[in-house]
Amino acid sequence: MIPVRPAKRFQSTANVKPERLRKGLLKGQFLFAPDISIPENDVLLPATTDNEKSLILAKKLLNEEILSSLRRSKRIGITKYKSATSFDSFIESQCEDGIEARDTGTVKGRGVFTTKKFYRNDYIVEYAGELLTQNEAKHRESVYGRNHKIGCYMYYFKWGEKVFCVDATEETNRLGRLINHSRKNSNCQPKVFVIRDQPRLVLVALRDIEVDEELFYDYGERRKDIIDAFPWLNE
Ligand SMILES: C[S@@+](CC[C@H](N)C(=O)[O-])C[C@H]1O[C@@H](n2cnc3c(N)ncnc32)[C@H](O)[C@@H]1O
Repeated sequence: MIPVRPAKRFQSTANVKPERLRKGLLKGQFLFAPDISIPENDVLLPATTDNEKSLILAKKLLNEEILSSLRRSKRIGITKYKSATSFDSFIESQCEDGIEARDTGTVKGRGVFTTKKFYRNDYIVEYAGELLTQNEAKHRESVYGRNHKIGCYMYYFKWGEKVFCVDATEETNRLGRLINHSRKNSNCQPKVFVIRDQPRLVLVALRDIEVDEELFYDYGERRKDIIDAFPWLNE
């Protein structure tokens, strides 16, 4: 793995209308909530990966009180994929075979690239971090929001009737947290698997992926004001 550096933080918030932002925050869609359709029998998953910009925006627009009220590699085929238990060993062994972090040399900072071929519906990597309840995540947000040096790796998702968050903010050697966004050219997507009654987020190949491709998934942000402020979300 080569040395890599983190992405630059979000910049402009000028085009974001306060009312839209406030509404979005209070609805609980703090940021980048992927609108990913879930095949029947999958556990679920509209989720969030990155709330960094929202924190910046929120700091401008909301006071702390409001803010606080509110962050292998063996190929396995489709048949195996249909059984969630087939991913359990990958998840539990923290399998990250066939991928590595690289500096993209762009504003995106680090990204994750394949070093082997993946097939459609393959397990790629877990979006690993600390599982938080919504309230715990909100508290975490307010703490992180006070430090602009902290990047944003909070991934919100709905499981059953509740919202959870995987907080991957801490710099670890896990790679799921470094996968960048693409709406139009995503080649993987997050899904929830349950192990011992705990939801785990896994990135699964949307199509066959060749060696040396960068991995992308759709962060799912669709709010116009946010996309206007961060146009790369539309790419
Ligand atoms: C979950 S992190 C991904 C890893 C990150 N690139 C890094 O170096 O740590 C999400 C951040 O990466 C950057 N990013 C992700 N996808 C991007 C894209 N398509 N264009 C520009 N920046 C992107 C943004 O700064 C975003 O806040």
